[in-house]
Amino acid sequence: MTSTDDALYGLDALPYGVFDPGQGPRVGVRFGPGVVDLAALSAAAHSPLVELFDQPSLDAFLAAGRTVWSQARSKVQEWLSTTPSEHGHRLADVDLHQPFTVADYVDFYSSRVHAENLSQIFRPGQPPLQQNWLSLPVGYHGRAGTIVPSGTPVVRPNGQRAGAGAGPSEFGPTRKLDLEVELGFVVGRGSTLGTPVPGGDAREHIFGVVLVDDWSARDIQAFEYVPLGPMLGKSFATSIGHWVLPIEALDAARIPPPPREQALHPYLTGWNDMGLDIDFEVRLNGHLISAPRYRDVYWTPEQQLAHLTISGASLRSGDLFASGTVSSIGNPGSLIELTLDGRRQLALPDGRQRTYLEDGDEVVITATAPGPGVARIGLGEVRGTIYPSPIEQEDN
Ligand SMILES: O=C(O)/C=C/C(=O)CC(=O)CC(=O)O
Ligand SMILES: [Ca+2]
Ligand SMILES: [Mg+2]
Repeated sequence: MTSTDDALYGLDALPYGVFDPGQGPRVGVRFGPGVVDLAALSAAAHSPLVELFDQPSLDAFLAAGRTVWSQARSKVQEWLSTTPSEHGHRLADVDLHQPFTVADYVDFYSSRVHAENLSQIFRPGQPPLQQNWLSLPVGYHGRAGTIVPSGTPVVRPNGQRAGAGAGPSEFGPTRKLDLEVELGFVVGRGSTLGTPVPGGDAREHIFGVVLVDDWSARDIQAFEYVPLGPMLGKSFATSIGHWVLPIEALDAARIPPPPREQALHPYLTGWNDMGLDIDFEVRLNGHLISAPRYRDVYWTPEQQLAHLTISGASLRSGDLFASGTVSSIGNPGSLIELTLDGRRQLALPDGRQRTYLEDGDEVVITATAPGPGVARIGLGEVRGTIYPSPIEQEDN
C-alpha cells in the first residue's frame, strides 16, 4: 500500500490543503479520492467557520488557535459523515498549491542514527555525536522563502566545493545532490517575543504536520558549513507536501520517544512527550529505496519547540520546524547514508545504479501512521524531479 491510497484518507485523517478547481485557490480537506471545498461545506451548514475557510490559503485558519482547530475538525467530521459526496472535487480535476505561507523555518537534527552516520562521513575520526547532541535538539535556521510545494522542479544548484588537496575551490553544478526525509511541524498560533513557550503548551501552537524533503547539495555543504553551519547547500529548495495533517489525527500514533540518555535542563522536560509511530517510504524513479521510521527520532516536537523559544525567540503563525532527517538503522533518510557518500552504488530494480541524484530523477516520499481503528492514515506525499543546472560550464 502506498500513502496515495484513498483508504488512507477517511474521516480519521482529514488533512487540510489548498486546491484550485480552475477559479482560483480554495481551502479544502482531502477525503478519500477527492478534496472537499471547506468554504462551500461550512456555508451550506451556516457555520461561521466559512470566514476562515473562504480564503486562498490556510493562513487565517492556522492563526485561529487550538479551540477553533479542534471544533473545526469535529464539525468537518460530522458534515462529511452525513453528506460525504457534496462539494467534492476529484483530485485529478484540481491543482494543489502551497497550503500556507511559510513564516520562519528551522531544521533540527534529531535522529541519532542520522547524526552519527553524518558525523562519520563529514567528521571521520571525531566522536559520533558532538558534545551538545544529547543535551539539546541541535538545529539551524533555514530559508523560508525557498520552501516549495510538492511537484515543484528542483533545479540542480551551483556552488563551490573543495578543490584537490589544499588547493583552491572548484565551482559548478553540485555533483552530490541528495534528498532528506523529514517530518515538518506547522505552527499555527504564534508567541510573544521574550516569553519562552513551555513544551507542555506545544499543542496550543502546533497545528499539524507536513512531509518535508530537505534537498541537500553535499559537496557545497561540506565545503561551506564550518563553522557557521549549512548555507547554500540547503537553501536552494525544500519541498513540502500539499496536505497538512492536524496533530489530533496522530493521537493513535503516539508512543513514548526513545529513552533519554542524559539528564536534561528543566526547560526540556516535564510533560508527556510525543513520540510518533510514523512509517516513511522513499521511492527513486518508482523504486522503494528506504523505509525509515519516525519512532527512532530522539528529540520530540515539544522539546524542539521549547528549545527554539527558550532564548525568548517568538513564534509566528506559519512557522515550520522540521524533525531533521529521519534515519533508522538499515533504512536511512538520505542518499549520503545509503551510498556512503557515493562510495557504494545503489542498485535499482530496473538495472540502473545510483549514488547521488541525476537530472531527470524523481523522488517521492510518503508516510502512514496508525489510525484510531484498524485502518492506517496517510500523510500524503512530497515529490520532486531534478532539473539540470542552468549553468552548463564548470570553471575547472
Ligand atoms: O552532520 C552534519 O554536518 C550535517 C548534517 C545534515 O546535513 C543534516 C541536516 O540538515 C539536519 C537534518 O536533516 O538532520
Ligand atoms: Ca535537513
Ligand atoms: Mg532546505
